[in-house]
Amino acid sequence: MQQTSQPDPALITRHLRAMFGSRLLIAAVQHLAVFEELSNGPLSLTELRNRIGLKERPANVLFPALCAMELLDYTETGALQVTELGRFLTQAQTPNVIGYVGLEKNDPGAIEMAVRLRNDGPLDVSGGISYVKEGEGPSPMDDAELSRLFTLGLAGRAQKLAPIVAGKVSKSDGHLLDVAGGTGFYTYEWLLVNPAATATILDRPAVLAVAAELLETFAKSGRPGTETIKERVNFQPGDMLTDDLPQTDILLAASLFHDWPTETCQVLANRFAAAIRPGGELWVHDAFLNDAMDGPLAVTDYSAQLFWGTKGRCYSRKEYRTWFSEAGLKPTHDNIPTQMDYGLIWARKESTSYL
Ligand SMILES: C[S@@+](CC[C@H](N)C(=O)[O-])C[C@H]1O[C@@H](n2cnc3c(N)ncnc32)[C@H](O)[C@@H]1O
Repeated sequence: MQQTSQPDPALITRHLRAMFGSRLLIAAVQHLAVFEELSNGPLSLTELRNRIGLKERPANVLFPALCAMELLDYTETGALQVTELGRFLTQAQTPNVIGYVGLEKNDPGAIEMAVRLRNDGPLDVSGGISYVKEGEGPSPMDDAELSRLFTLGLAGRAQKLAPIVAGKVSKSDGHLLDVAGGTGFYTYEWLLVNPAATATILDRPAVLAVAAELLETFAKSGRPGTETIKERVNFQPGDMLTDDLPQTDILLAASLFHDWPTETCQVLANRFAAAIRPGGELWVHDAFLNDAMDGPLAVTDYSAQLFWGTKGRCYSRKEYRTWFSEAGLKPTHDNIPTQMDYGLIWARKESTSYL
């Protein structure tokens, strides 16, 4: 199936995710007074965070977004300042568009975004958070109906991206561990182009029930090679944060890290590094912020969407590569674009490593 000649659905998902960027803008102007705080001159990130009362995660969602909108930028010393364009959002400038933005001030999404920015997440988390299972608390991913809804919601995205990813991840006759594999499409497509390889998909049991149904359909699709996939896939229900992970040659983390806070990302990177055999590889498929934390806009919008619905945000390649190095892996410099504003980066576990 040649999918790379089809249009990139980024042109759709950018409009979808822009809604969350708009909420950030309205919240910043009308509820958090970001531009007024900066109207007397640049402030260090820490000072600005303290004045507005933002923790690390919301700050690293909001400020990169306002930079991507060209309303803020960084001084040479790394402080944040209002740009010429951003001055239209300060009272000191006449005319300004504060009142015009203010017409949307009472939009429920913007109000709730301000609440979540101040609180580093929603106030009520009693039902758990979408896409994450952590500890003993409830998780939608362990609820039969919700996990089906969320997993099938991601199915089209995975189906579109998986053949592209499969063509770019290393070829191997060994084993692929697809952690938090969801629908499993990334594994099925990778096995198609690696006919001697085997794979494990690790996820929550309710998610894997949906993945198994999708594999049935995939195996019957009539595409050459699909008939051997079922016998080469192992579904492993578990908790990637606490359970032993099977040893593997290639570990794929697709849309995984972005659901989790920074500290958990380091824990996950350490666990993944330990599961990879010497000479093996860790591949991440995700959407990446610029290393300068100032865009791109499509990803800062996506980061706002993830901030809204998960425990994570988008991270820069630099942040990922720091976790990889900390975990004893050797990050490569490859930046491999796929579609929908995602891309691949990867790191190697050296043969001599004794992790
Ligand atoms: C955003 S989805 C990504 C799914 C798939 N990799 C993709 O790109 O389509 C995140 C997945 O992480 C799984 N997950 C969350 N917490 C987990 C945990 N503690 N252990 C294993 N899987 C977990 C969820 O069930 C969900 O399928």
